[in-house]
Amino acid sequence: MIDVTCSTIANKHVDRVFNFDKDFGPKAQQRSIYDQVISPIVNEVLDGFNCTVFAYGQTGSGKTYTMEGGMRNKSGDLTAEAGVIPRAVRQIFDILEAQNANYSMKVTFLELYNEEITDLLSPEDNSTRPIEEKIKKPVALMEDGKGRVVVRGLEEESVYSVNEIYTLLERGASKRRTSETLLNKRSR
Ligand SMILES: Nc1ncnc2c1ncn2[C@@H]1O[C@H](COP(=O)(O)OP(=O)(O)OP(=O)(O)O)[C@@H](O)[C@H]1O
Repeated sequence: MIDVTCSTIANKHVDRVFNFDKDFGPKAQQRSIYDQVISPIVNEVLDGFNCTVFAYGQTGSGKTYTMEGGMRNKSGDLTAEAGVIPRAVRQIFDILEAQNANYSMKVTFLELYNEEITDLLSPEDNSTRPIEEKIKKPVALMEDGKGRVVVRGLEEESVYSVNEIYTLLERGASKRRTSETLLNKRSR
């Protein structure tokens, strides 16, 4: 556990202490962050708990790199740069396969930007229908009556392998409105 103390914020004297469970230096590798922080959370998911991993920070601070990184190389293996998402996907499949478990898996992928939700897996409408007909109803964020937050109308894709998820992630990432991903930069 580390403590960070801020004594002044915007020229005002404050004494605020923020606690962190762990910290990593600038040379920390994707793998060590994953093994120490994320892997235990993924194990909890497979034990039936609801878990969330999110990155928070100012623009350009490395959220996308940490979460996505390089997804995979040509042979489908994780690279040293692979971030949280591809590693988590791999861990989930490895464990389910090792258990010979019967499972079904669905993936959703959305972007919340300027208070607007975009479904990153919605199929492209390449038809010649008029644009007014093509405009989809916005996806809505709501509570389900049990206090859980749901996003109604999101495209759900069934997946059966790690590579299928990577393909969906690549498809969805290319539709994001926020900064380009490493993946796109590299594929140029
Ligand atoms: N740990 C790291 N090692 C090497 N390069 C990094 C690292 N973290 C970030 N970068 C590089 O810094 C740049 C900005 O990072 P990134 O796009 O992940 O930031 P971001 O927080 O997602 O930004 P935004 O909020 O604008 O989307 C990218 O070119 C990324 O490759």
